[in-house]
Amino acid sequence: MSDFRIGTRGSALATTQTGIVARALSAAGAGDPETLIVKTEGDVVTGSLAALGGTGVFAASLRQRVLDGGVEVAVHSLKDLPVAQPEGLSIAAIPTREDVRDVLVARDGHTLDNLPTGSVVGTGSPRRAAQLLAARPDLRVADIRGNVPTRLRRVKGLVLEHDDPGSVGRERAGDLDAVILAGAGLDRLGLQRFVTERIDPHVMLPAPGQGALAVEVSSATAAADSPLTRALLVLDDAATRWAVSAERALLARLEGGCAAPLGALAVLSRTGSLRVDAVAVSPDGSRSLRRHASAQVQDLAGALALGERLADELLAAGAAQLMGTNPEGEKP
Ligand SMILES: NCc1[nH]cc(CCC(=O)O)c1CC(=O)O
Repeated sequence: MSDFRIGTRGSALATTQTGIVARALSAAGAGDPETLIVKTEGDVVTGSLAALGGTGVFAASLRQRVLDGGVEVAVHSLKDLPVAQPEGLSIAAIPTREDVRDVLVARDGHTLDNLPTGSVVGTGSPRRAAQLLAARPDLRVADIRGNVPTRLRRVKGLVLEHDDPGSVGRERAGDLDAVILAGAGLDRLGLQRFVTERIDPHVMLPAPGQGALAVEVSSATAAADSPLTRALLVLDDAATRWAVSAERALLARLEGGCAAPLGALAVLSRTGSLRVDAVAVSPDGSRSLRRHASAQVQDLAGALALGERLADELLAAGAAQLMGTNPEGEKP
């Protein structure tokens, strides 16, 4: 008999992340986990679920299972969760964040500086595309989709040991010079050996919440005093929670979904000073606005306020127009 059930999406990254959290919760006294793979949204999403979804459509079915009691715990990549927290659910733990940086995986060991002119770099993220073109306007961007192994396989000459049965378009293997991915995902999957450069955040700011996991439970579970909730408290890292909360407060204020060309990174120093860096880029990378703000913060509210203040500075400088989103005007 297991002591708690933990739900995950079925991708390699999702099951790996869930395994990490399940083991950590056990080690912190939550007992034995049972892992349940929750089918993709297409299998279970109904009308009402769509309301949970939006940009978080991938998380929606997992969240539904927490709400209906099918699992006690769900593990998400924080950056994939919409900023609005659904009723009845609570992010009970945000474990210590890992590498926040985007990484380049390029053929022949290339880095951003020495990729040949005209090289084709794959990413599905407007944020990565815009910052890439800002740094290297001579490169070309290919819009790519799919899970991590599928995207890696697009790089010329790159050989993965195991085939990914769910992958699409194997005929397109090796058609790109490079791809950009989150370093944290590759690290967790044990695929670090393919990284040819960890891109400095001065060059490319990550997505709000990148590199952090969100461990979600129902509000009822969160309110109880149980071995599980005590373990969740152990797993939660306040410095990470404050940092990602500042980034997400900024994102919310700028009304940027995951599709906005917006990067943000907050870091809490040991002395309690929080520094937030953010960039809004025009989709073609030709214009960008970069700002930062720092403040001593005593609590989560202070972190949220700093993120909002920086968002207001960016908005005042024209960030919404630059990104092609305009909170006051028409939807893009
Ligand atoms: N959008 C997919 C996604 N969601 C979280 C990660 C990586 C792990 C993380 O950021 O914590 C990835 C893959 C990627 O961006 O390369």
